[in-house]
Amino acid sequence: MENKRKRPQKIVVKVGSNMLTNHQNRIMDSVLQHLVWQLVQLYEEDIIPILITSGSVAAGKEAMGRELTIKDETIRRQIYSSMGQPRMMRHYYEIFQQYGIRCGQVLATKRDFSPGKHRDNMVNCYNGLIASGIVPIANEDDTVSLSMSAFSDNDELAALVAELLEADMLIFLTHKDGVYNGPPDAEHTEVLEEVKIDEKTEQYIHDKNDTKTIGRGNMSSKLKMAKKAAKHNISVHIANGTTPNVILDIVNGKQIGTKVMQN
Ligand SMILES: Nc1ncnc2c1ncn2[C@@H]1O[C@H](COP(=O)(O)OP(=O)(O)O)[C@@H](O)[C@H]1O
Ligand SMILES: N[C@@H](CCC(=O)OP(=O)(O)O)C(=O)O
Repeated sequence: MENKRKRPQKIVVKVGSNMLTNHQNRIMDSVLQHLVWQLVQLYEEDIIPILITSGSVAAGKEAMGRELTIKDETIRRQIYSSMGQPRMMRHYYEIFQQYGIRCGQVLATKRDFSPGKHRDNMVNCYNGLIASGIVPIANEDDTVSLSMSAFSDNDELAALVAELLEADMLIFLTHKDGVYNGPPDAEHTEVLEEVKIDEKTEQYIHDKNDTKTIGRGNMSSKLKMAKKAAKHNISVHIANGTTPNVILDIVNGKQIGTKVMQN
């Protein structure tokens, strides 16, 4: 049965800040190492991986510690992401380099996805990188995005990139095992294997009680964007990015996490 599945050709993988950081909000190199190793396995099998990564604000906070005296929250985020983005890229660049594979950075604001020349320009950039064998690594350009040009979060960016590039698969990796049918840490709640795009999922989501808020998105936005992408015939999955081999297992058709699908 599994052998008859068409293997995806182009996969967008989105990783959230919470799976990249530990309880002290420090970026975990071991998580990045395993993530990149899996992307390299795909690459070696002629599957094109595109990585959407959060973590710049967390990496900037890690570097600045308590030193930052500026009080304005928006400017603080700009400073953190400005410092943290190159730190994240240095990690990724060095890990990909260990395998002799090149990666390149694509920072975007929502304006880059507006129909017309902005969108065409973005498509050209991704296609140029892919044609040159360079793995695209994207994040929002948090240093310059304003409310009207900002994505709701990187879950939205990931869905837009998957649609833009007509990806076959979109995998949201987070620090929970998938979408639970109640508060994820409560007793007796379980991961839903499937969620249909017309299913009312608000009942399951308990974002308000969540105390770990290093990122910007949450499960509501992840599900909203997952459903949006699934409508475009993209195979969409939400799973735990710290589970060993999670990306490869999903690609190989193993039941893991939550699959978001058309009705
Ligand atoms: N029903 C649910 N199933 C899974 N996660 C849920 C649910 N309700 C709320 N959540 C919360 O959604 C969050 C999803 O992670 P999120 O903050 O989006 O992380 P990131 O975008 O950094 O991966 C988790 O912290 C989890 O506690
Ligand atoms: N662009 C920001 C992350 C924004 C965001 O959506 O965060 P997350 O919910 O962790 O995916 C950063 O790099 O820190």
